[in-house]
Amino acid sequence: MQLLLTYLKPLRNRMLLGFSVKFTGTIMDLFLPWILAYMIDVIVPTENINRVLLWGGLMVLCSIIAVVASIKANRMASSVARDAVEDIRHDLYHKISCLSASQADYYSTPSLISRLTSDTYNIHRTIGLMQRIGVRAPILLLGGIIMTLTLDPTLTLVMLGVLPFATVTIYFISRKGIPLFDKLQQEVDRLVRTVRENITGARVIKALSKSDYEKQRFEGVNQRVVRAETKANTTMAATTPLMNLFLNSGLALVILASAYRVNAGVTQPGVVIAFMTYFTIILNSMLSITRIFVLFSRGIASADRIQEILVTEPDLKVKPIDKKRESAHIHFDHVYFGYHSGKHILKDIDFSIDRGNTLGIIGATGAGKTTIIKLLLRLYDVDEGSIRINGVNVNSMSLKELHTQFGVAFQKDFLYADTLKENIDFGRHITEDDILKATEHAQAKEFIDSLDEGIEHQLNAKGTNLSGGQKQRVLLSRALAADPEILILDDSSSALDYKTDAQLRKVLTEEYADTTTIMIAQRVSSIQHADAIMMIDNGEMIGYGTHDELLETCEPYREIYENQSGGDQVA
Ligand SMILES: Nc1ncnc2c1ncn2[C@@H]1O[C@H](COP(=O)(O)OP(=O)(O)OP(=O)(O)O)[C@@H](O)[C@H]1O
Repeated sequence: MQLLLTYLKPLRNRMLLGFSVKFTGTIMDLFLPWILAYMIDVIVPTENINRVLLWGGLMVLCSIIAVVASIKANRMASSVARDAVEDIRHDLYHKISCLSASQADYYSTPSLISRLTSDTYNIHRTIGLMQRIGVRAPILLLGGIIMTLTLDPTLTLVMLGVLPFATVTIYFISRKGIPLFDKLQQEVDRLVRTVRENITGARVIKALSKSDYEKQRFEGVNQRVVRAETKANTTMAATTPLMNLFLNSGLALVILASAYRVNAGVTQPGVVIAFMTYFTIILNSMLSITRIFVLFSRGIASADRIQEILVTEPDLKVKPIDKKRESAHIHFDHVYFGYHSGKHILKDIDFSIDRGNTLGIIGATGAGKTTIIKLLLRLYDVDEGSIRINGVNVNSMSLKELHTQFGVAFQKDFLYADTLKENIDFGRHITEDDILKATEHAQAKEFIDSLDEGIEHQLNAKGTNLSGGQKQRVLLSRALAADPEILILDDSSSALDYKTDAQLRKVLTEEYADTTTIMIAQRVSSIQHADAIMMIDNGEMIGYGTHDELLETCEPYREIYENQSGGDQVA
């Protein structure tokens, strides 16, 4: 609720103007039955054609004002909803992009996406409808009762006798119905999540012949949506017939009472006709108010979910400057870290790399290799120990200052639907010459030259129109393009053949002699020439040294080397 108020405050003048226009249109609508009654009972019996035309003209005028005002007010309501939600979306996106990796893990990616899409959509609908029906329905309800009172208070009492039944019915059905719609929304969320997983994993699902299994899984989720929908709609389906029952009973009572009163000469036929119209207006406005409650409760739930993100304080604050005199370029000083408190993924990681040197990291899957890189980039804060670059603790640098030092190619980095050039430049305004140089160094030149548009070749989202090896070369080009001080290659040569891998290593040694490189690899051949190699197992350093030193001192390293060089040709 607080969120809606905050974002609607700057638009209050436009909203007030819209309310006034809507108010005028609604009042005109309310006057129409009253004028009709007056014409039937007073004007027509005088048989004065001029007066009939005058009052008829007045009715037409009121109708035109009502229609024009309603259209204008609806447009204004839509523009207010559009502008408020544009601001909400803007701020939410900005906030999400500032969340730390652990905060993003906590909320989960699908949840953040649905807050940015379906929740903002719900709010758009709520703000729009509240301005349209939210203004109109209460005016019609109260105004309708007042107008009937001016026409015939006795008949109004008969009509009001039916309203409590309608109110109680709407209250109980809504109380049961609203939670059912909330449940339905949750099931729809689950359906969206499943579809998202299936589409993302379409290739592997097909490759593993899991299509039937996934179809069944989808069918299960789909059935849950159908059941939730049936339950919610069956409950709410009673509303309209019951309201019609009350409407018709009320009308029957009003007609019965009217018959006596018309015969007794205390009321007129025109008044009875107007009454019936007002009665319908009043009951319909009650139904609209119920709809508002349902929508409003959904809108508020969505607003709360968005507010939760907007008030989240970024947890990676820049700490006071912490600098030591150190000769090492990068220094991990007895680092401990866990994604969840209490369970350390990394234990006592302690090493230094001098400027221009290369560190190779090798270890079993899930050993914690990528986590070391994430900590160096300060995507997460360490639990114990410190990480220093040129002696400065990474937690005392701004993230921008820290990240501009890096060129990074992650294992599953993403490519987006744009040209190769834009994917390599990545918004850093790198000159075309430097981009072409990077593609040459990353061994990507040959395949890019073979494309008709060359560097302007358009990629599909996630680079699906490239092979695994081509993708890796583009990502490597991106990492090298800005001539970084620190180069991170996380399993970036696994899809390269041995020859290309060897050429890449040669280029890195010759052209990037001042760049400090950390290279994670599965193949010993990719890192065996590094200045130092770290063997990591279950979050612990079990070996550290040159290739030759590790062959002597680290049994698991020697085993990997022997296994790999036994089957493969080592470059
Ligand atoms: N965001 C995360 N939240 C919770 N646990 C995580 C997260 N990322 C990684 N882990 C866990 O941390 C451990 C180390 O993961 P990491 O990605 O560092 O391994 P790795 O050695 O790089 O593995 P691989 O060679 O398969 O890429 C794994 O057990 C993994 O499940």
